[in-house]
Amino acid sequence: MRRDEFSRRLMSEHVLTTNDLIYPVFVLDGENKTEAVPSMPGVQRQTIDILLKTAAECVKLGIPALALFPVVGQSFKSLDASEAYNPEGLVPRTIKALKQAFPELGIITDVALDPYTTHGQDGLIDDTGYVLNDETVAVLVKQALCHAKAGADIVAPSDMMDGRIGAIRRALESEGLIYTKILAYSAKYASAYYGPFRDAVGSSANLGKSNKYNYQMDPANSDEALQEVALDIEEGADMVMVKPGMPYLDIVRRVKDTFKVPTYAYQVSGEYAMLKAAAQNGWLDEKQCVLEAMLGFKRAGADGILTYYAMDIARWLKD
Ligand SMILES: NCC(=O)CCC(=O)O
Ligand SMILES: [Mg+2]
Repeated sequence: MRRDEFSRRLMSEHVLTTNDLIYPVFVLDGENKTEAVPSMPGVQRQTIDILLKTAAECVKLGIPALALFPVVGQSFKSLDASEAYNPEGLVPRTIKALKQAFPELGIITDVALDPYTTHGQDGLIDDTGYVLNDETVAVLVKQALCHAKAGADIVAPSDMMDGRIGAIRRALESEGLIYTKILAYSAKYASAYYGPFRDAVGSSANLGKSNKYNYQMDPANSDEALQEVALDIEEGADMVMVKPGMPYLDIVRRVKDTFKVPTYAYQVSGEYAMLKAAAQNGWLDEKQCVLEAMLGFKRAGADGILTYYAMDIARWLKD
């Protein structure tokens, strides 16, 4: 069966299409400015006007959705993260500009406080630095409402607090925001593969030597991921996510087999950086390896993949 191309094609089980891609982007305040992210070659922080050009290209390529991540200036960070729900903030302005120009392009926003806290944690903290669950959830609800009111199609809580999906769902319902979808970062592991992302959004310096072990998941755990996903579905998530991607494909498979709900995986910044570095050194064939990694996600059961390679992949698939 493997001898001929036609029979290889006949027995091929999985196929990657542009419909599977979500493109994460870093948004910068200001005008006509881009900044390279040194640990993520090829990735740029972009001001809204430049991002509109990128979005136009994504629409042309057929990419279904963008995920927005703001780069927030130091002067907008605080202990109470109040900039997270400022209706005039960078994220609501970006959502409005994108939805106005490209109503058909899905816009996903990150719901978490790390871009807005002076300490770089995803939530509000007590005197010992411990993240306070319920106090944080109250702020996340305001942030999610702010994004939904600005026109976000999907709000994506990535903070890992308990009970935030239910609280956000109830708040959306009571405000009449009945079409806003929730993509829950349900099984988000406390991973070192997020390093380059923290450079990109400028939170690594604020985070310093502290970590997120007391709310993100232990990489040693697998059953716990099912419990987290079950809770989020019960609370009203429309879509669930496993993050990071490639080291956690077993989790993607278990989640998909168990719950059979729309399941996404995030090929995170560290995975991108590894592939990019090897490609730049001539050690790996970039296109072949990236496409192979994507098929791995599909084989594991992912319905879609968040990847910094989304535009490259969409172009490769067109060729
Ligand atoms: N909420 C987004 C992240 O925490 C990190 C993603 C990445 O490392 O690419
Ligand atoms: Mg949870």
